[in-house]
Amino acid sequence: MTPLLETSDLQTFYGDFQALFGLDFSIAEGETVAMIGANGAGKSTFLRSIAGLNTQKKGTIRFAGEDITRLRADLISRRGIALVPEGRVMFPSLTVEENLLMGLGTDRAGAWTLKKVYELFPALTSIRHSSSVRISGGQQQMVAIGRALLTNPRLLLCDEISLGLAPKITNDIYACFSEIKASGTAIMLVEQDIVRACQAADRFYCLLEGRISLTGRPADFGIEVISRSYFGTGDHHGLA
Ligand SMILES: Nc1ncnc2c1ncn2[C@@H]1O[C@H](COP(=O)(O)OP(=O)(O)OP(=O)(O)O)[C@@H](O)[C@H]1O
Repeated sequence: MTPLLETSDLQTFYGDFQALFGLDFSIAEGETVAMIGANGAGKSTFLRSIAGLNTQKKGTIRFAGEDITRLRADLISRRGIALVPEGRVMFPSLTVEENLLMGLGTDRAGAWTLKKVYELFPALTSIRHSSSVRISGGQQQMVAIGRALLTNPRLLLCDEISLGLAPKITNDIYACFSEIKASGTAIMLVEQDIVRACQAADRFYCLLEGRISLTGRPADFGIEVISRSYFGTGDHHGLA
């Protein structure tokens, strides 16, 4: 199957500092893939590189057959890649609904409408006119996901959804991924929480100091082997 997104030998830099070293990654249409790794492993850098926000890079990024390595971030968004950034990032002077409507900036048609987002996250309905900074962290995360969905992405990039949220709230938010997946959207989950990521994903990549240390299907390895790879204390299996 042709991948929806594929990176070949992706290297990303911050000035002289190299953060990513030759990453080969792929995700198919409708697939859910997790990128797990400890603090500083390079997960956010990887997402930002795909979204066109990190421009100091080498290698190739292809999306739906097109080389998007050098494409501007706004054009990448128009192609159908949406980023839910780490820390949620609200427009503080806007209400919940106005924040959601910012997602309508692209003119991509698709299944996701404001009504559908409220159906996915009913908790947002009663606070739609509230200030987006007066709501809980979990509600802000729902707004951030909903805003990204309103661009009708083919690929949704989620950066550490669970960060700073109580487990119960995180469970509620993770529950939405089956519905998003059912809509046909491919999902890439960046996570520090190995168990949660492996439960949600069809496949995973483990990132260690800017390199892929393990990849495959969670069930083929088990949490113990994946954890060793995550912390850099195990053999490197499953690499292409
Ligand atoms: N703007 C920047 N300038 C210089 N170095 C950076 C910058 N952003 C990230 N880095 C470095 O790049 C490496 C990867 O960082 P990145 O934020 O991608 O990791 P991460 O896996 O997402 O970590 P976290 O879970 O803490 O967000 C780290 O060594 C980090 O210090």
